[in-house]
Amino acid sequence: MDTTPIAPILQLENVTRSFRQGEKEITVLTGVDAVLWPGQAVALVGPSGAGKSTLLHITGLLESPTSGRVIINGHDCATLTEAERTKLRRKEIGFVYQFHQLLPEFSALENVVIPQLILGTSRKAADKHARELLASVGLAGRAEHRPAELSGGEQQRTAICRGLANSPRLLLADEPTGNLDPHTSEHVFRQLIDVIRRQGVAALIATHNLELASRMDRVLQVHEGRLVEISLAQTR
Ligand SMILES: Nc1ncnc2c1ncn2[C@@H]1O[C@H](COP(=O)(O)OP(=O)(O)OP(=O)(O)O)[C@@H](O)[C@H]1O
Repeated sequence: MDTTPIAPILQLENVTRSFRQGEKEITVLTGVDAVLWPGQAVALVGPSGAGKSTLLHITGLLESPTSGRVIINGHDCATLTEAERTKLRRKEIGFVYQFHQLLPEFSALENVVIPQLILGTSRKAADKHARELLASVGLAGRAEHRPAELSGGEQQRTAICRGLANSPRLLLADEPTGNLDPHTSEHVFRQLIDVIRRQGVAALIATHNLELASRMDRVLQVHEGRLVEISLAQTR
């Protein structure tokens, strides 16, 4: 039996974030604590303006917290140089956005290959991995198509593959099915959860859709600048 203890992928410790708005300083996050484990899909919910995107940006090392610690895969991000943070972000973190932001002049395959080339993977290995990822979300036959030749759901599944291209430990998603019709949203959501489980990544997924949130492993709500673990199961 493997007795290796499972290590958390993400730890947030008393994270705060304030913004200056004119003369005023507003504090959006007042003390966020959270731990995410491998293979967990965690919903991030809360009303508009609560601070979900701010928290995703901080967790994705796109901005710094005002105070507190962000620890990814055991690395305390405040102790890293800018170059080390960039490397950690590219290697360990994948992003999926509401508007997929695929490169329009490249095929679905190339969109999934490019992040791997940036990290130094050979073209051949990157191609193979991209084709496997696309096949895993039912897009084997669409690999050579450009985004404009794909449906909204196909584009979003391509974006999920791009987010997973470098086999990140942590996947951050901001309303990943937000711009899709209900049927397509359901299909993309299932593929997303399936691929998270299979790849053993930890995923933090901001959503306004409480039905989808209730089907994830955990639900974290931003409430008065902190994260509260809630259960949506009874309301289903
Ligand atoms: N760069 C910034 N400068 C000043 N204020 C900001 C900045 N970024 C975010 N805010 C403020 O922080 C608050 C939280 O914004 P955020 O986008 O994180 O909310 P959200 O929960 O993601 O909302 P939504 O669900 O509408 O996307 C808002 O009041 C917003 O105006």
